[in-house]
Amino acid sequence: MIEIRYHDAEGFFMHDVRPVELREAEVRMIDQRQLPEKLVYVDAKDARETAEAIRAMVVRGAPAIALAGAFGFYLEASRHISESADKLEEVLVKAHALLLASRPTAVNLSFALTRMMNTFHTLALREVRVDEIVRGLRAEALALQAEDEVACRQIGEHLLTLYEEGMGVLTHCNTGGLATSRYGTALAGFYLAKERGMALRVYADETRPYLQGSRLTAWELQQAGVDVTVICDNMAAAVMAQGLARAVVVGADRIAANGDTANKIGTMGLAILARHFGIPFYVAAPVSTIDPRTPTGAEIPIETRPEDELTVIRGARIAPVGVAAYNPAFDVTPSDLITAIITEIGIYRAPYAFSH
Ligand SMILES: CSC[C@@H](O)[C@@H](O)C(=O)COP(=O)(O)O
Repeated sequence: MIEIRYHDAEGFFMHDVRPVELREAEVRMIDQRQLPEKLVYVDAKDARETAEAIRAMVVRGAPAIALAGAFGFYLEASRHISESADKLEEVLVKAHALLLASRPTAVNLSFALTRMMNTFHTLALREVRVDEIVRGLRAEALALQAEDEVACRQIGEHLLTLYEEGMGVLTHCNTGGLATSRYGTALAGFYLAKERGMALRVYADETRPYLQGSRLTAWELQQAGVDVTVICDNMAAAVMAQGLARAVVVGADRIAANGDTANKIGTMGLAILARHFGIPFYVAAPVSTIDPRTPTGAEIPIETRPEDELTVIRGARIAPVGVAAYNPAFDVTPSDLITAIITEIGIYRAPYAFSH
């Protein structure tokens, strides 16, 4: 079942990839592990199944993980609708911990779960009935989704002010509709450019080891008719040296108070290259990715993923059995290498100092 549309009623381009949807009794996720070969869905009916889907990369990308987490939290509540508010609280504290532990680096998950927990406490304090609390949690989860969509579009609007007709832009990992509620963050600018008839050339890093660039970004952009060219990660320097890419734009999983930014492994190398070649390096992310409680990048927890994500590709072993492999999922780009941080509320430039 293909649920992706590219044109609205007037025939204008429209981006409509929806990776996470809340249905009546389950959260339905595009199984991103299967793309681009197959577009199939995975359903999770409670917090445990949702946490497992996040951990296993069925759904990935900071804002999409956050939405799945909020939906899983609500589903857990809905399964305890006939319990007391005290019992529900006990259940939700556990669900919160389980979901939060599924992936540690993206702060958006913590942001969304805090919003859900606060909603529970606000309603419980008012002594409203448990079924009303559960309804309130559903509404809050859907509000998070709607807010993310608006934020992504706004990020796209701001990104457009940084691009020129015909420009080549290099991107890393996947920061598109698949990673958010819609449009994406770093990719939103490309979709809006397409919508407005502005030609941009996108260079998509394949993004080893998990290939989010070649599998997901290339798929999304190609489906949408955006001019996209896949390159290996180790071609980025050549693409910049040849003047093919005149800017780099990436997403973020957590931005510390001083602007240091955790994003997909390989991002820092691109920032260093961009500085060398004198081209701008942009980070695009919603405000919910900024974590003022983390002072610098040194305090950002970096997830280490299983070794076989590095040593096995699509079932084929590409390294000797038993060889050691190191697989950190993210790196931290020092803020002084970041030309600008583009959020839904505007563009920030160095020196960065984010506070509550
Ligand atoms: C809008 S997505 C921003 C980031 O989450 C993205 O750049 C990224 O690093 C995703 O990593 P992933 O491991 O695929 O979840």
